[in-house]
Amino acid sequence: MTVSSAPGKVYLFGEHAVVYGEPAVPCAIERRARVTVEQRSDDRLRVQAEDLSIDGFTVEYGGQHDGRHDVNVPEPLISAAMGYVDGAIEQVHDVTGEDDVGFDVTIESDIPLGAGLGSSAAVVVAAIDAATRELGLTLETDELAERAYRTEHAVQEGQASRADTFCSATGGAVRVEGDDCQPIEAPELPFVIGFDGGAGETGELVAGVRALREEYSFAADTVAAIGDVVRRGETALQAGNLEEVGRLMNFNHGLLSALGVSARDLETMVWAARDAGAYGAKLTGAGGGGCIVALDPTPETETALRFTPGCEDAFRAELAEEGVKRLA
Ligand SMILES: Nc1ncnc2c1ncn2[C@@H]1O[C@H](COP(=O)(O)OP(=O)(O)O)[C@@H](O)[C@H]1O
Ligand SMILES: C[C@@](O)(CCOP(=O)(O)O)CC(=O)O
Ligand SMILES: [Mg+2]
Repeated sequence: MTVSSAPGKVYLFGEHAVVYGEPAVPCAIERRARVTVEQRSDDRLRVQAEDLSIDGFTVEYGGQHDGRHDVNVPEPLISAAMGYVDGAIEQVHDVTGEDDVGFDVTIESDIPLGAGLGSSAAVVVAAIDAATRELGLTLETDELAERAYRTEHAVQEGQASRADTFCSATGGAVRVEGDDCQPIEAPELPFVIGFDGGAGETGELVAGVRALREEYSFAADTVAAIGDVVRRGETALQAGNLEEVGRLMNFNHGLLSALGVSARDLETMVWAARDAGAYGAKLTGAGGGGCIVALDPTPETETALRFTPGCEDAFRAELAEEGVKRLA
């Protein structure tokens, strides 16, 4: 039995634009997905996802489409989850050359699903790491991140950046631009997260931005403007100037809004955070619903979010210095 965990993340700057080669700065947070893997004596894959719904569910299959599950979970949720786990195991088969081994996989996670905190990347990174180690191979972090990226790329139908997977594998604050991925130094960042209880479909939201970009040159300019905001944001980060970082987060949010990936609850939470005195606030990840991230060293933003209609949960998030953790 082998166990690995990997963290989720927030985007300080640059989601969506990073898909088109602009830089982005995601930061790993201490909310993790933990994946336990045990090799089977046959070639089947059995996946138990404890947190995928209130009840959790189990699915066992030999091929991609003969899934059997033991509780009543909507089919699209199951196929989405199986896409990531399937893809991760495919990478494991490929990198180890052992393509006929089966696994029992158990996923436990405290990262809300589809909420912009990178649950998919965390699950994929932890699954690839645990399953390769179960077969006696420990991947270097860069190789692990690359394999996880290929999985997300395939599931999101060719529309993914390396940002989430590199950040989850490496931990800390990182900078990603195309295939150039680097850890960066960052000052202490007082993250506060607001969660509306909902989710957005990453693939669909990315496709929406792509379509806008193709239709309107000013949408393409908006994506490029996000890149400019990120570059200024990096300078502010290096200087430890949180006021400027916050202002640029606000600007970044406005541009994401223009690209159609915000939502009413996200706007309400962003404004609640700003009114409470946060340095800045923006949606994080694909959008459409899910989470916002604000910077506030005082308790004001968290308290305000708790009383904001449409906000289901508000919490602080610590930077996760460590990416993948090998637990057993
Ligand atoms: N705990 C989990 N168990 C099984 N699958 C998970 C789990 N967490 C995330 N996933 C997979 O990741 C998908 C969500 O990924 P995505 O839409 O990219 O949103 P995000 O990465 O922002 O959470 C889920 O639909 C599911 O397929
Ligand atoms: C929108 C995007 O930039 C980030 C998606 O993040 P998340 O899966 O919503 O946590 C897509 C990507 O970078 O692959
Ligand atoms: Mg994701």
